[in-house]
Amino acid sequence: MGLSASSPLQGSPEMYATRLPEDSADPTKAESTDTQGWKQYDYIVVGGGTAGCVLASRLSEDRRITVLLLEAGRSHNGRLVDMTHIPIAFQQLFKTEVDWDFETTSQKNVDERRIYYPRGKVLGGCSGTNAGIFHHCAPEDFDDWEKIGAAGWGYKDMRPYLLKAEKYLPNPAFPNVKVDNRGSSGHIFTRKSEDAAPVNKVIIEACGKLGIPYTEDLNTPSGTLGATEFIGTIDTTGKRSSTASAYLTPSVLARPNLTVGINVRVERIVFSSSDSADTDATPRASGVIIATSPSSPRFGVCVSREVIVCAGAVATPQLLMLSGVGPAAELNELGIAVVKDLPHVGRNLADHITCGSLVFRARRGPRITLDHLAHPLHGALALAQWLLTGRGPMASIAASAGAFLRADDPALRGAFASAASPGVAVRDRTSGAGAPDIEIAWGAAVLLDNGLQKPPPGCPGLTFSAIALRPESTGAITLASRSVWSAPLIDTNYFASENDLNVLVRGTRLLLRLARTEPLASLLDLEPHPDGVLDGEDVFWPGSADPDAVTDEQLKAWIRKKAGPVFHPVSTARMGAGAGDSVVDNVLRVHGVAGLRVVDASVFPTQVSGHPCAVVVAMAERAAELIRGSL
Ligand SMILES: Cc1cc2nc3c(=O)[nH]c(=O)nc-3n(C[C@H](O)[C@H](O)[C@H](O)COP(=O)(O)OP(=O)(O)OC[C@H]3O[C@@H](n4cnc5c(N)ncnc54)[C@H](O)[C@@H]3O)c2cc1C
Repeated sequence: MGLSASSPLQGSPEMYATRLPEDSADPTKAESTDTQGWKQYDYIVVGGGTAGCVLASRLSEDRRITVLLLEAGRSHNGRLVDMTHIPIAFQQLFKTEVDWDFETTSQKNVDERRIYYPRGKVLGGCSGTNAGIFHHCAPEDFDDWEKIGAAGWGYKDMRPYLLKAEKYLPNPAFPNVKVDNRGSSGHIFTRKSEDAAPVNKVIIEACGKLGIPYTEDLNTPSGTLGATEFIGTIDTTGKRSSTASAYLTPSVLARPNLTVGINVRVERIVFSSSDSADTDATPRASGVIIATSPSSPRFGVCVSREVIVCAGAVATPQLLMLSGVGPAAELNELGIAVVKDLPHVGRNLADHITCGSLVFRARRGPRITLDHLAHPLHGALALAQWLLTGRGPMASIAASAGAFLRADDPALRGAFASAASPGVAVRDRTSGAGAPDIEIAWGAAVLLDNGLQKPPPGCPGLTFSAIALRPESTGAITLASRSVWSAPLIDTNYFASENDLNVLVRGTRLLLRLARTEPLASLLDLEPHPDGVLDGEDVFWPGSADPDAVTDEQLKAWIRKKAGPVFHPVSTARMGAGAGDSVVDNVLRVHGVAGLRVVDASVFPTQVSGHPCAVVVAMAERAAELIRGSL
């Protein structure tokens, strides 16, 4: 697969797996595959993404055990200029070879749209393609997990692993980030960038005037409320720090007991046949079947200890179901032999949702945005600066600042209010009194449709969005077919609860007020102009709308048209007490199946109130200790 003989990454399964006869991919035979003679490992980690790289690295620290890590995407390394390394460039990775490029089913509450749904397909997974915001989320999120039955996953348990994962690079420009609150010897590099957009400071000052206080570090036991310049996952050379670059270093990849297969898909997990006289015998995961394309030969590998599924919140439930672990009725309908009836596989899909891109036009005058980077010459110069010095705009994350707040904060009542409408009611869905239910984030450029639509020429601006952090609506992942080579059905069920829409109406109103608050207001041109119209639509509306004239109904209609995911799906194989409400137990073993664990965002008991990547890494760090028996 284009890898040199000396590469520690294996492109051909011939090197590490056993070739199988032709009919071995048949999912109707899921319950009884004979793995005798297959190449064997102690652990097979399925999915070399955010969690998978952490686990493979940590488990293979013990040289007596063998680990096979299998990733569907390519290596994170090996190109002269790899876009996945450029912190600001995450939207340039959309719909490329490192993206699964999924879409949701038609969503009835957002104008029947099918919404683009990116997931990372590369060693490092989404940590190699995401926006790079490093966030502990709210301490109450974890205490909430513990309260609902996920014993051992409270804040006091998770914080040591959040710190263990991180190597914070102090920045003298941010003296109030207390290094005691940051990890100092972990693998993931984190930092506040010197190169973040200067306009952040202006916006943060306006936030303060509106009633959102500044906080220098959102990742502490004091909680996550306030406005800040984010800590990003950026290393000492200005490159993205993914779990692949951080945990699969050349010396880790050189371990003789770690094998990493890339460009290979796990088609299904196989189970040792149960004793036919005992129909209640617990099935045991005994290996996996893999292939490099739908039509290529199949290979098998078997396992002496565990298969650990780390394929992420979309692909993990898909793979479990394809392997016969899931809701029996649905599996029967597709003719998949049921290994274990687990009704919650694929259920409880929780995702954050944004109001869409709220764009404000910048006034003519000194440059405050980064729109000029879209020009080939400016882009090339910034790229050259990044390559030569590791500095400049490319070395910053794209959404480099934001704020976390509560929709019921009395200090923000004025910001949420309008003379045009009586205002929407919202229920408190936060995880605790100090936790947020709204995030606002921004980028210093005009970004339409996640950067997939070209902005109007010559109209620089700032793009904001409000994010509902605690949606009530949940959806499901189900199978479209019985092949891993076709995408599963992703039904996010957005706005099934009106409360989620109402939270976003408040968030959008707050942004309209923020744009009219000094010192930000003086930088923006909030008048409508004909050159901002694209395909018959004014891209600067409702940014240009008077907050005291635009009604809640108008904002709701706009949100339904523009709302989209923040790419944080979780809970599709969630942790809980039993099969009646969950998929894995509190040490992440699949209920009623031996030798099978899940470690990734799909096991979150509920959604977190922030960006989940650091939480996934911390969870994988803790899981590695659980699996090794050192906890
Ligand atoms: C565009 C985007 C921006 C984001 N921004 C942020 C952010 O700024 N901060 C933040 O905290 N979070 C962010 N997130 C979310 C965060 O990155 C994810 O929640 C987290 O990384 C998920 O980790 P995971 O281990 O659950 O799954 P993943 O990282 O998705 O790993 C799953 C891996 O499994 C592989 N795989 C899937 N199926 C198979 C198969 N059958 N066989 C073999 N391999 C398979 C995939 O290719 C992938 O590498 C973002 C996500 C996206 C997509």
